[in-house]
Amino acid sequence: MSQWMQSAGKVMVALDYPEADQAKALLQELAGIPCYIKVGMQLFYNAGPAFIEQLKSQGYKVFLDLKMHDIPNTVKGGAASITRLGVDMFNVHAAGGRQMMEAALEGLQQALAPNQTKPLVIAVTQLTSTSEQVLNQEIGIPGTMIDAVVRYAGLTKESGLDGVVASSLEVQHIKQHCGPQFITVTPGIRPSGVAAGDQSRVMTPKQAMEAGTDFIVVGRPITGAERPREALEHILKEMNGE
Ligand SMILES: O=C(O)c1cc(=O)[nH]c(=O)n1[C@@H]1O[C@H](COP(=O)(O)O)[C@@H](O)[C@H]1O
Repeated sequence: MSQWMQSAGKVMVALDYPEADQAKALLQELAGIPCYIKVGMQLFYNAGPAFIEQLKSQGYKVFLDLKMHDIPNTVKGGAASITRLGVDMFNVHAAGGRQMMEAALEGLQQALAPNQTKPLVIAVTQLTSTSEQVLNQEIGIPGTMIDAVVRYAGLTKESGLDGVVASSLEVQHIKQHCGPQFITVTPGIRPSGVAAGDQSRVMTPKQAMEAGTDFIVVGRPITGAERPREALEHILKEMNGE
């Protein structure tokens, strides 16, 4: 596989649109670049399971990002329903605790069809929009962001999940603590010259690759670009050190 194709498989394009037609137009524009596709709450709450089915029938790898955070019984049911959609990855909030994360895995196992590949389940540590100051002063968790993220990552691993969502700034610490196989998915990606917007903990695609992340999540630097395909190609070049 070419280096370019390998890099494309590490990019999760966030389809943060209100309408399925807008998302489909972007997919059309990016056709032939084998990226992972992330569907979040904005699109899913509108376009629903039918849109996920379409993506899967077209052969896309799909991360359904609904960030479940509820009592264990509810998350178990949610995980079962998501598993039946046939997605490749979904997520919960690590702040829900061990029992909740284990319940997500139970729901998954109950719903998994005989020949179905098990979806990866990951947990959000601290949102990449959260700064250390907000963590300490608003949320009231003392200490450094790295300590908080590593603690959530450890709990996620103990609960049997496959990995975490964090910022690329924390990847090396997470891998040290949880091992190299523990997956890191990192949003908060901003190529140089692109506005951070509401993201606090950001890195460029190149920095994220150097930090050793498994997947980068990229939304507005692609969806908000005048020429999205060029923006993605630029990111892939950067990832390959070109
Ligand atoms: O779970 C996520 O995907 C997620 C977690 C997180 O901590 N931060 C974060 O930005 N995300 C998602 O990643 C995407 C980032 O989008 P951009 O900031 O536009 O690149 C959005 O779809 C967010 O919902």
